[in-house]
Amino acid sequence: MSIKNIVCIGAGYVGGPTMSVVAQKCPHINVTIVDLNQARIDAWNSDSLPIYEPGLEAVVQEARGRNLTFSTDIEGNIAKADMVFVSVNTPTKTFGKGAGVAANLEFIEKCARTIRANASKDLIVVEKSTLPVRTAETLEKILHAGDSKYHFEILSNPEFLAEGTAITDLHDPDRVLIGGRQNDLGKAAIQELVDVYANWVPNERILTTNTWSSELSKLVANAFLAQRVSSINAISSLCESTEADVGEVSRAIGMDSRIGSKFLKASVGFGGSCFKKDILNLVYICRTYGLTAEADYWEQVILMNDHQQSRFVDKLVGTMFNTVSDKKIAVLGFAFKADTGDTRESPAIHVVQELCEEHARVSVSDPQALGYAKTDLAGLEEFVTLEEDPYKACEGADAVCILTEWELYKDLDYKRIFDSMNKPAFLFDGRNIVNHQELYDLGFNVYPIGKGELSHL
Ligand SMILES: NC(=O)c1ccc[n+]([C@@H]2O[C@H](COP(=O)([O-])OP(=O)(O)OC[C@H]3O[C@@H](n4cnc5c(N)ncnc54)[C@H](O)[C@@H]3O)[C@@H](O)[C@H]2O)c1
Ligand SMILES: O=c1ccn([C@@H]2O[C@H](COP(=O)(O)OP(=O)(O)O[C@H]3O[C@H](CO)[C@@H](O)[C@H](O)[C@H]3O)[C@@H](O)[C@H]2O)c(=O)[nH]1
Repeated sequence: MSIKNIVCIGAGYVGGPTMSVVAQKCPHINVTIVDLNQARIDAWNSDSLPIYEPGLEAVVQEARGRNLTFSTDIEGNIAKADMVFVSVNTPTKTFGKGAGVAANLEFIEKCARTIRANASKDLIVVEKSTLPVRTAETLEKILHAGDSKYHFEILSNPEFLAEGTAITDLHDPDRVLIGGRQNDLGKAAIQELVDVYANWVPNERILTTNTWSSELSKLVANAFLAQRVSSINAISSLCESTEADVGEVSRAIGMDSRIGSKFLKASVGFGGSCFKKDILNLVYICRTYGLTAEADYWEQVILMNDHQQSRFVDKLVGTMFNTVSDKKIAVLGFAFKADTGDTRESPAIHVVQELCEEHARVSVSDPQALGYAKTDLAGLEEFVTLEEDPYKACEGADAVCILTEWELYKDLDYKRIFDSMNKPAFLFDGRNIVNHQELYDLGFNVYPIGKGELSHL
C-alpha cells in the first residue's frame, strides 16, 4: 500500500504545523486536518491563522487548496483515510485518580472510538500526541473491540518541535522517531510512515524502535531538557550569592562536548504546555510501577522550577524595601518563550499572580500573548492592566520585569523608559537579555538572574 490520504485529528499547535509541512513536502498525498473546534478550523482556513509561528503562513499558503484541507467533518474524512494521525491534547488530569499528575487520555480514547466507528478499510493509526508509555496497548484494545471489521496497526511517532521554531524544526528535524510492533505487520506499517518522512528527511535521521521505546523516549527527552534548565537555575541562585556569573558558568561547562552548550540559559523558570505535564506524567508512571526513588528524582525538576519562579518574586519584593503594595510593576513579556503567543504554564502567570497577592499594580505587555493573558489573569482586573505599547506599560512604573526574551525588549529605548519611571527605578531581568552595565549607567538598579546586582542604593 502506498499512502494517498492522511487525516490528522487535532488542529492545534502540533497537528496544524506538522501536517501542513507533511502536505508541503508530499504534494502527492492528500492531507486533511480535522478538529471539533469550528472556530479553530475557520481560522486555519482564513488569512489569520489560529497560532503565531514564524514561517507557518507561507507553508499553509503553499499547500492549502492544493493537497491540504482543514475540516470539521471528522467522520467523513476518517472514512477516506489510509493513515490517521491522532494529535489531540493530553493535558494533566484535573479530577479523579491521578489528578494533578497523570495524563488525561479522554480525548485520545474518544478518537479511537471515532476511528473504529468510521473506518472503511484497514488503517494505520499514528500516535502523534505525547502519551504515557504503553498507551498503544489501550488503543489497540479499543480499536479492535466488539464487531470491528478492520485491522488497525498502531505506530508511535512523537513530535519534538518546539514552539517559536516549529517550522524549522519540522523542515530539518534532529530525528524523526517511529515506534511500532516488531512483527511483519508492524514493520510494514513503520515502513509506510518512514516513506512519508523520507520525502524530506534524510534516512539516517529516521529512527525506528519498538512501540514502547518510542512512547517513553518522548517523555524522557522533555524530562532531560527540563532537567537542564532546572539544573542551571539551581546554580543561578548560588551565583547570586558568590559573585559568580551564571552566563560564564554556562559557557564554561557547555564547551565540554559531553555536556553541550544548549538549554543552559538560566531564567525565571521554564514554561510551556509540555515540560511540566510530561514530567508529572513520568513521575506518575514511575509511582505506578512502585519506583518511588525514581519518581522523587524527576519530581525535583518541577519543584526547582516552582522555586525559581517564587524566588524571582521574593527577590523583587525584598529588593523594593519589602513592599510593592500600590507600586506599579511593568511586566515585559507574558508568553512562555519568545516567538510564540502561547502562554500555557508561562512563568509570567505565576509571577503576576504573586505580585497581585502583594497588591502591586501590574501592567503587562507582550507583542503576541495579550489575548491569552486576558483569560489567564481573569479575576485580577483590580490589579492588572494589559498594555500593548511597552513604553506605556513602563510609564510611571517603579520596576520593570523582563519575563520573555522577545528581541524587541533588547532594543527598547531604555533612557526613555528610565526617564518616565518613578525613582528609584528597578529592573529585574528574568531572561538576562539586556545590557546590564548600560542600564545601570542610565540610572537603573539592575537585578539579573544568576549574577551580581548593579545597584546605586
Ligand atoms: N505544543 C507543543 O509544542 C507540542 C510539541 C510536541 C508534542 N506536543 C503534544 O501534542 C499533543 C497536542 O498538543 P497541542 O499543543 O497541539 O494541543 P492543542 O490543544 O493546541 O490542540 C489539540 C486539538 O485537538 C482537538 N481535539 C481534542 N479532542 C478532539 C476530538 N475528539 N476530535 C477532534 N479534535 C479534537 C482540540 O479541539 C484542539 O484543537 C499533546 O499530546 C502535546 O503534549 C505538543
Ligand atoms: O536554556 C533554556 C531553554 C529553555 N528555557 C525555557 O524552557 C521552556 C521550554 O522551551 P522550549 O523547549 O524551547 O519550548 P517548547 O515549545 O516547550 O518545546 C519543548 O516541549 C515540546 C513539547 O513536548 C517538545 O516537542 C520540544 O522538543 C521541547 O523543547 C521555555 O519557557 C523556555 O524559555 C529556559 O529557561 N532556558
